[in-house]
Amino acid sequence: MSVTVLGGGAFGTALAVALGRKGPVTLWARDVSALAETRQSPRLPGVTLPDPVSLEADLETAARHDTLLLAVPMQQLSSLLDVIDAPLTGQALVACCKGIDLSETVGPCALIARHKPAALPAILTGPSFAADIARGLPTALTLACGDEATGRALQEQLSTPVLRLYRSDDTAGAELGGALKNVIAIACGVCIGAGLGDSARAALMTRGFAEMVRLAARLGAKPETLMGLSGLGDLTLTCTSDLSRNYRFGLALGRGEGFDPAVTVEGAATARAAAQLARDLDLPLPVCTAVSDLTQGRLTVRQAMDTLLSRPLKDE
Ligand SMILES: NC(=O)C1=CN([C@@H]2O[C@H](COP(=O)(O)OP(=O)(O)OC[C@H]3O[C@@H](n4cnc5c(N)ncnc54)[C@H](O)[C@@H]3O)[C@@H](O)[C@H]2O)C=CC1
Ligand SMILES: O=C(CO)COP(=O)(O)O
Repeated sequence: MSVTVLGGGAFGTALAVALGRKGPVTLWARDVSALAETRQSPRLPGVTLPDPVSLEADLETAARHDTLLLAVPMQQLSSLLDVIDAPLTGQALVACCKGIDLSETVGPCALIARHKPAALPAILTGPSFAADIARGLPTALTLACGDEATGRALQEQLSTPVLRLYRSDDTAGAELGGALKNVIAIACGVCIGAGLGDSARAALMTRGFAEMVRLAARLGAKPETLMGLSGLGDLTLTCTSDLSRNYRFGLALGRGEGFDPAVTVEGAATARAAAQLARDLDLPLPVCTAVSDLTQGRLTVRQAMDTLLSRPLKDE
């Protein structure tokens, strides 16, 4: 089975580096000529692609491999799928992005199923910074696929001695965990940036996690999936580390500082999608809704805090 990574940003490059340590892998990127010159991605400075990583400039050629890892930001996934002419029949399309598509209000696996119905959708997600994976530090992720045989084959193909994949058949749970933790990480960044303290952050993580489980269960996911790497695991990492772009974006918001708009911050769009789902499903998601309002400038940090604290008291 052969594998191609589509997307030469931080995560795509890191995955190519990790898989390239075990065997041949192809990497396609829009700006492949820049990558070919330096064998480094500007999104992951200091990391050089090993020799077994072949760069491919032609998307249709790159997309002929058995397994395609889709490592572009969530809001770009549908356009990437649409520019590939081939139907990708029977090929495994592994989403490596975290979010909910804003225009279709679905996660990556459902988006793949809609745009490439003859392919086999899967998702690779969980607590992992691209820089850690690229350095070969030990990492554990969830590989979720609705097709059992494909899921088992992908687990073998994409695991390495230091990248350990746990298999699941709950694609909805895995993708919602990865998507929603980014929203809660923004909230936690705001909390710390605004000087509201570690206790408030713990409250946001816990109540945010309750929202993640609530929404995932309503959308047909297994609640126990959210207890795993793709949910609680990634929530813990992203809400507590300065290496997270979502957390740093929140920190800047909380401090009233600007943030580089070129940096990928998946949680902002996901917060808007989650707030939309909260309205559509009549489901209380107060933290996600507050992050949606904050990031769109509809609430100040003070107002967001007051909104959350003035909700009626309730049972845990
Ligand atoms: N960076 C990290 O530590 C991790 C990132 N992820 C996820 O990986 C996904 C990608 O993020 P990063 O690689 O970190 O972002 P990035 O900002 O480093 O890179 C994004 C790349 O996608 C490319 N791109 C954008 N639109 C495209 C399109 N339509 N067609 C082809 N290429 C396109 C850009 O040129 C850029 O190279 C996100 O959903 C993120 O949540 C997941 C785990 C870890
Ligand atoms: O998803 C990640 C870690 O698992 C990366 O987080 P950020 O996108 O916030 O940097």
